[in-house]
Amino acid sequence: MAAMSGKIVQHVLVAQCCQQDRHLSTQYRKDCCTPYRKNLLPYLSGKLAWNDIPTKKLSTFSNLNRAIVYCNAASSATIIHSVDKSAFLKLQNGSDIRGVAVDGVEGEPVSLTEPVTEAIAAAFAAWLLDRKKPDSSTRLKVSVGHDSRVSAQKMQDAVSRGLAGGGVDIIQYGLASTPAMFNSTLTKNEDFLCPADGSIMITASHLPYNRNGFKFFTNAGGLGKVDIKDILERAADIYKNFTDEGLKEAEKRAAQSVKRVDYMTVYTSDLVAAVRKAAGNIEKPLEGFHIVVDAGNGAGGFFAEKVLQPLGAITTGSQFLEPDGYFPNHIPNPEDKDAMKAITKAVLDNKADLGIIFDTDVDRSAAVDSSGRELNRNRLIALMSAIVLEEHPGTTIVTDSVTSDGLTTFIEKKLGGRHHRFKRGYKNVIDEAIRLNSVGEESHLAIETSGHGALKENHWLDDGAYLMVKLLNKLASAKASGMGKGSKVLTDMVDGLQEPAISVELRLKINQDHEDLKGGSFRAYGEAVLQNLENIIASDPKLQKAPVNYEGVRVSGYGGWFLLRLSLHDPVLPLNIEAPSNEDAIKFGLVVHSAVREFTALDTSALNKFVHI
Ligand SMILES: O=P(O)(O)OC[C@H]1O[C@H](O)[C@H](O)[C@@H](O)[C@@H]1O
Repeated sequence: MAAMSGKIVQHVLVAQCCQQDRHLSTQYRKDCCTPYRKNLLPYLSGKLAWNDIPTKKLSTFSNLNRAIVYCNAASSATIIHSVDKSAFLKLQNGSDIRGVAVDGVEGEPVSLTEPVTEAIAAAFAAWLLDRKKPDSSTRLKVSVGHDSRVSAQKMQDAVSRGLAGGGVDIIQYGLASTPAMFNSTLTKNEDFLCPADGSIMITASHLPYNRNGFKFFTNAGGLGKVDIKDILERAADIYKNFTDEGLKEAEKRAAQSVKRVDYMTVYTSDLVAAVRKAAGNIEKPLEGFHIVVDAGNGAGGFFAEKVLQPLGAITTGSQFLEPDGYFPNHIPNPEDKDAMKAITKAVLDNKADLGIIFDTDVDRSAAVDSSGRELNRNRLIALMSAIVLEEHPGTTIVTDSVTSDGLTTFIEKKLGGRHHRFKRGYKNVIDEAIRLNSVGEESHLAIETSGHGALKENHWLDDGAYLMVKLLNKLASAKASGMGKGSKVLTDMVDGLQEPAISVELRLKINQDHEDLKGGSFRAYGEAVLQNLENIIASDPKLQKAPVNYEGVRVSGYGGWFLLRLSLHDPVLPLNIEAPSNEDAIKFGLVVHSAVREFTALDTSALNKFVHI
C-alpha cells in the first residue's frame, strides 16, 4: 500500500508490544499484554470517569502505568507513507471499514496505520458536520468504543486525534459493544453526555487478531456503503494534506476534546430493565436459572456480570469473559463450529439451563439449550420468529438468502407469518425490513443465519445481546406463570422445524490475478459463472429455479435446494446445499461442477473433493 517515501512525524506514541510477531510464545504474549488487557475492562463505577483529559494524559494520572499499558510504548518517529485514494477505497468492506492494524502475519502489511486511521476519523467528523450542520455555538460529540483487539488502544488514540482535528468533541467509552455504540446516539441522558451526534466502533468482528476496522453510526442507524465510500474519499484528501504541524495540533486539540464515560452501565441497565418489565416488574425474574456465557474473549463478558447476575441468574461456568485480542480459546463467532462446541460443552458440564455465546463485538449471538441443542442459524431464526409472531401475529420476517426451505414452511405454515428471504448482509436485511414497513408491509424482525438480528421495537438496532434478552424474557415469563424453569419453553417453540440431513457450505475462490479474468473484475467474472449455471438449470427438467430470489442462483430439486451467489465482500462464490441425503447433495454438487469447470480462475478444489472428482 505504501511507498517508502514519506513525511516523518515526530513524537507520535506507538504501541509496540501487542504488535508482536505471531510466532512469539503464548506465554510471552500473556506476560506482555496482560496489563494491556486489564485496561480494556469496562469502567466499573462513576458516570464521568474523567473530564477534559486525553488518553495520553490519563496515563499520567492513572494508576495503570502508561508504559506498561502500552507495553514499551515509546515516543518515536512515524513515517507518513504516501497512500493514494485507491488504497483508501480498498479499506471498504460493505458498510464497514476493515484493514490490517498490526504486523505479525506474513504477507499482510499494516494498512490501517495510525495516520490513515486519523484521516478516516477526521473524514467522519467532516461528513457528520456536513450532515448535522450545527450552528457556530454548538460542538458535535462523537462516542468512540472498541472491542478486545490488541490494536484497540492505539486505534482509539488515533481516532480521537482525527476527530479532534476534524473539530468535534470525543467521548471515549473504552471496551464496548457495537450495538451499545449505536444506542449512544439514541440515549437521552445528559449525565452521560448522550445522545452522541455520531459514534465509531473500533472492531473487525471475528476476523484474526491482526485486523481491525470501524463501524459508524448516527441516530439514523449504521452508515451504508455510499457514505463509507464518501468518508474514505474524504480521508484520502485529508491524508494528502497531513503535515507534521497539523498532526501535532490535532494531538493538542484531542487533549481538550476528550471525555471518558462509563456508557456500558447505561446500556446494560436498559437490558436489565427490559427483562424486568417483560416479567411483570419482578426484580430478579431469572432467580434459580443457571445460564452460562461464552464471550470468546471478545467484548461480551459484561453480559454475565451486568445483565444476568442482577436479574438473579447463576452464571458459574461462564467462560472466556476476559478480553484477549489473541482469542486464545476459540474464534468469537456463533457460526464457528468450535465456538459452538465450546459453549455446548460448558452447558452440559455445568448442567446449565441455557448457554449464550457472542461474537467479538456482540452484534451477533446464539444459544444452546439445556440438552446441548444448538440454537443458532435457522433454529435461532425460527425461535426468534416464534417469539416475535406471538407478539405480532402475521408479521413478515426478513432473513438472509441462505435460510432453509424448512424455515419458510415453519414461519408460514406453523407460525402464520410471512418469510421474506432477501439477501445476505445484516444491513441488507435491516434496510429491507425498514423499507417493507415504509410501503405498508408490517415487519418486526430482520435476522441472518450469521446471528445478526434486529427488532423494530429496539430501533432496528443490530444487537446480539438484545436477541438474547428476548429469550430471557421468555424464560422469565414462563417461570412467572408457573411453567417452571429450564429452557424447554424455548426448545418447544422450535418444535416442528424441518431440518435437512445434509447442510454444507463450500466457498469457491476467484483468483483475481488469473488470465481468465481478462483484466475484468471478479464480480463480472462471478456473474458470468452464475449466468452459465442459470443456462444449465434451464435445460434440466429435474431442477427448478426459485421463482423469487434476490441474489445468486437458488435451485430446488432432489428434495432439497442449493444457492450459488457472490460473496458480499470477497472474491468468492459461496455454495450452500441442503439435501435429504449425501447422494442428493452430491447430485447438486455435480450440477454446479458442470457449470463452473470451464472457469479456470475459480478454485473448485473444495467442490471437487465434495463430489469426489
Ligand atoms: O457473503 P459472505 O462472504 O458469506 O459474507 C456475508 C457476511 O458478511 C459480513 O460479515 C456481514 O457482517 C454479515 O452480515 C454477512 O452475512
